[in-house]
Amino acid sequence: MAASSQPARPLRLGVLGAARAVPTVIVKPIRRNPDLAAKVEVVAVAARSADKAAAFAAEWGIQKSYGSYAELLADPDVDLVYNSLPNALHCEWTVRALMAGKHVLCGKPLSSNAREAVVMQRAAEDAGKVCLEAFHAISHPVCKRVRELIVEGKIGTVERVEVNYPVELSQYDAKIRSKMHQPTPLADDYRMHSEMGGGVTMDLGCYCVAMVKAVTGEDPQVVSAAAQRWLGDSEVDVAMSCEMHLPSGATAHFDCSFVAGKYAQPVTMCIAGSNGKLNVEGFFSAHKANKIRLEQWDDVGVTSTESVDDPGRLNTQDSFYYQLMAFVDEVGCQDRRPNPGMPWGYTKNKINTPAEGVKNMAILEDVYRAAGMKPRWTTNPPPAPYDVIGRSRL
Ligand SMILES: NC(=O)C1=CN([C@@H]2O[C@H](COP(=O)(O)OP(=O)(O)OC[C@H]3O[C@@H](n4cnc5c(N)ncnc54)[C@H](OP(=O)(O)O)[C@@H]3O)[C@@H](O)[C@H]2O)C=CC1
Ligand SMILES: O=C1OC[C@@H](O)[C@H](O)[C@H]1O
Repeated sequence: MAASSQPARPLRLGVLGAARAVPTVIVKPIRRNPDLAAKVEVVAVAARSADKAAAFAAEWGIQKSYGSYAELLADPDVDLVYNSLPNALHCEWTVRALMAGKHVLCGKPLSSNAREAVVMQRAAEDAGKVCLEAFHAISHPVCKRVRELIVEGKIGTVERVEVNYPVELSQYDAKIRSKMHQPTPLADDYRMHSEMGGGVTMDLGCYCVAMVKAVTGEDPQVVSAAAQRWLGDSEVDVAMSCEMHLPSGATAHFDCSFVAGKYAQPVTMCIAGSNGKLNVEGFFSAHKANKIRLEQWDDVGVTSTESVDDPGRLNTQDSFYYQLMAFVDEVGCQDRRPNPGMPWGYTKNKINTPAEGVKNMAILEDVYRAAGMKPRWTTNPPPAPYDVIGRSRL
């Protein structure tokens, strides 16, 4: 009999951190989509305080809560982990989770720096477990469609990619995050602390790099960058502007900001080619509205627009839904393999694997260096043997 493509029961997911993003990234997509709920359920949450974890579990209907991350990892009834901790804790707790035999979906960016990403890749391979970087936006069909149009040659040869991700961080709690939390004062947000892996390049620039890679299929090289630093921590960038070069000869640019002001616009992406141009709107809320505008500069000149995946009021399949679907499907593929461990490859995910994460982190390091800043350093090394690379300590 052919092996079923569905797991017998839903995979059981535990969340590290009662973080503001968890309802949006994990709980609601599962609750709103029965096809996803048939594959994965949230069974546990861990926070540094048992009271906070219990309150979070009660509010979101999660069975178990733990007052430490280690306790959740020791739970044999947890198959998968979502790491929603600050960037500086991604490496340590993702490695610990992999060592505990869990598959991990890790918040983006994958780590504080490329060296950490290397050991995360190694830990995933040693454990024979999936480890994915949670770039939700590039999981959505809108991103895949843009790539398809480029591959089909609709704009000719890609010459220039521009991404703009401007937000006003001080308004996030009111606008975006879970209503259960008190607004976090800006200075308390981990994003504003360099030792926590903070900075806008880490938080939003990483998406811009991932988007450039996803639509072009190329690895950008940093040419120059300019940062606006935060007065409260001079190693935290609140705005970054970066010029890049692609191996094909095309160029790319991104701007990202935490201080875009009250009228911050949604993310935009523009790809210009030898024979046309693509303008993409709605990358980050594509289920509500998305628009790909294609201009072709042939003899006649054609302009067309399309929306992908039926955006609208009743569409519950947002980028977080697609991200989780890809994660559990990948876990299903790995678990069905007769010999997990080296050598193995990702079958469903090609763009948010640890190998890509290593490259992503190297690019982010280069952005900081080009802007005259320090790449994020390791403050929380993972346990042995993953605390060293070769002969040097992380
Ligand atoms: N905010 C958003 O809209 C989105 C965020 N994300 C991703 O989700 C992740 C979390 O972001 P967000 O929810 O906004 O962040 P939060 O600040 O709300 O959550 C971070 C969590 O980290 C834990 N933590 C452990 N140690 C520390 C420490 N020293 N300082 C601060 N926090 C600590 C806290 O857990 P504890 O509960 O144990 O106290 C807290 O819940 C990031 O990877 C982000 O990229 C993804 C998509 C959307
Ligand atoms: O998707 C996101 O939106 C807002 C950011 O600050 C957050 O970290 C990110 O992952």
